Amino acid sequence: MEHGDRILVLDFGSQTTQLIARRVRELHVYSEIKPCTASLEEIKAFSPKGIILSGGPASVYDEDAPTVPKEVFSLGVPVLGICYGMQLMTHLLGGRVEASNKREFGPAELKIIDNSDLFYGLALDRTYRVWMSHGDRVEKLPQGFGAIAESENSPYAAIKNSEKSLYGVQFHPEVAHTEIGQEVLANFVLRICGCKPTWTMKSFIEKVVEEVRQKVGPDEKVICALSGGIDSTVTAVLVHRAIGDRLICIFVNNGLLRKGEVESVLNLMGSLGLNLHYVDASERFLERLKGVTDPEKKRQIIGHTFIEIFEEEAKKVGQVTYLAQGTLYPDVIESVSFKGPSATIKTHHNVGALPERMKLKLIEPLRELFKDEVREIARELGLPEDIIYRQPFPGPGLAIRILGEVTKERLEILREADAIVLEEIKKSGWYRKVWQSFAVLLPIRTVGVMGDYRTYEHVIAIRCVDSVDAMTADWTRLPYDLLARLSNRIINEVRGVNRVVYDISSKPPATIEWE
Ligand SMILES: Nc1ncnc2c1ncn2[C@@H]1O[C@H](COP(=O)(O)OP(=O)(O)OP(=O)(O)O)[C@@H](O)[C@H]1O
Ligand SMILES: O=c1[nH]c(=O)c2[nH+]cn([C@@H]3O[C@H](COP(=O)(O)O)[C@@H](O)[C@H]3O)c2[nH]1
Ligand SMILES: NC(=O)CC[C@H](N)C(=O)O
Ligand SMILES: [Mg+2]
Repeated sequence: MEHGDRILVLDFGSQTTQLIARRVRELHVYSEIKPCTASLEEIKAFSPKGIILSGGPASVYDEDAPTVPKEVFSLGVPVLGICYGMQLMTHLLGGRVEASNKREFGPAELKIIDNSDLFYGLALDRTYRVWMSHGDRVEKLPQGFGAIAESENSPYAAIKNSEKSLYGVQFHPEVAHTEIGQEVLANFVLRICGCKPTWTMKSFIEKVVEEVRQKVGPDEKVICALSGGIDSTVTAVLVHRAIGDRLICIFVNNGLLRKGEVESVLNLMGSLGLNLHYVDASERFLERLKGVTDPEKKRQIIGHTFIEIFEEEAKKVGQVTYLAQGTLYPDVIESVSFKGPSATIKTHHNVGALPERMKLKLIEPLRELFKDEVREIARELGLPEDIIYRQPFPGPGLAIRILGEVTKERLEILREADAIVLEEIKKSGWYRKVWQSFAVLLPIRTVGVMGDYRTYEHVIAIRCVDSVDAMTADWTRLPYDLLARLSNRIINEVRGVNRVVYDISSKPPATIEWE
């Protein structure tokens, strides 16, 4: 299928690589990230109209500093190096990069010297605030290069070789703190690379549907694990558009869902016309979780049981070749980065373990996207608001919000408390403003006094956070009145709870979930 103009981002492990691709897509030009270890063939096969080299933690003069084939600079497509990317371009093309004692972290004032292309439309008689994060700097330019901007500590804050269309910026145009960031990227992508801004969510949907149609043979079936969350639902709807009822969705009741969730998911999915298999495996999950208190153990048990069920269901379906998954970009960041996976903080229950054992091929149409982009697709697909604005809910469900052993009694307490939190958060208009809002049941009891009696009962913690991608988060400053109402209702209405606390930890150092 014909694809529009696209930009390739090569990743050197920067914290903000993901944002580069995203900002380019905001310019309506499709963009993907590949690790810097991608081969020249792979790079060419992508047929980019421009290449962006990301920043990264290494120094180009380090022994095994990540690099790219030098041919990248002579493919005849413009290249923009950002921070490490610019340093690497300098280094590979014969310039010099050194550790500097004038390091720049945070804001810096950029003075533009040449506004003919990369800085087109920007003024020469003032400075712009840009965001820097570097300890090395370019000391000598490669041949054919000139400076096009400077900052106090970087005489070569931006450079170019216009003959070869090679550009470098020491600052980070992709971050929001760089006031001219989007202008610089637009100049590179639209003006210098000449990309036509034709990419939209609508064209993305068409492309995915077409690709799935081509990929899946006329007699082949696809299964999709469907949670009712936005990621798997959008995936299912896209695949369903392509192959209709040859897509079989499997929704598992693991006994760890929220109050009324089974009914509401079945209703919603029914309205979408999906071919849905509902599996009630709650007893099996709860049986296996008996006596288990270790968070990682819980996750493993749940993950394995999910796999087992999908295997059983796939067998029933018969000839299945593909598994469709709602993997998003933040889910793959670790494996995309050239450095390989980082430390395991917690094992997100992972249906990704499925294909290896079941020998299924994967369909992951959303793997380059962020949650808010997926919400835009959902809107474009005309999905109900209940799905579009649904807060994320983890696969292991309430099990990782019950600290200590998961029992039916404790599930019941948490379900009731959680339902009150959701109801009040929705009523007060906060549901869509926050990333997640939920209740956690703590493994302790505290003393209270209710109607002159001593009580010794459970504690509920309320967790409510703001985030854009769940990588970092801050606790939401909910109004005191709302917190008061939550506390009051939970203590009065949920049997067995006599105390409510509000979690005021950010991520990092805490995480969003408690286990
Ligand atoms: N109860 C379930 N039944 C079937 N599949 C599930 C269930 N819970 C989770 N999954 C699978 O695990 C994947 C990961 O769950 P995750 O919660 O990250 O994504 P999601 O539910 O699609 O979206 P959201 O992040 O909005 O909740 C889901 O996309 C789905 O494929
Ligand atoms: O599908 C999932 N399976 C999991 O095992 C899992 N653990 C955490 N989460 C969700 O991921 C985001 C980040 O959570 P943490 O800050 O607790 O790691 C938050 O949005 C969490 O709700 C999960 N989602
Ligand atoms: N953010 C970056 O790309 C940093 C590049 C390099 N490590 C430096 O310190 O200058
Ligand atoms: Mg979910």
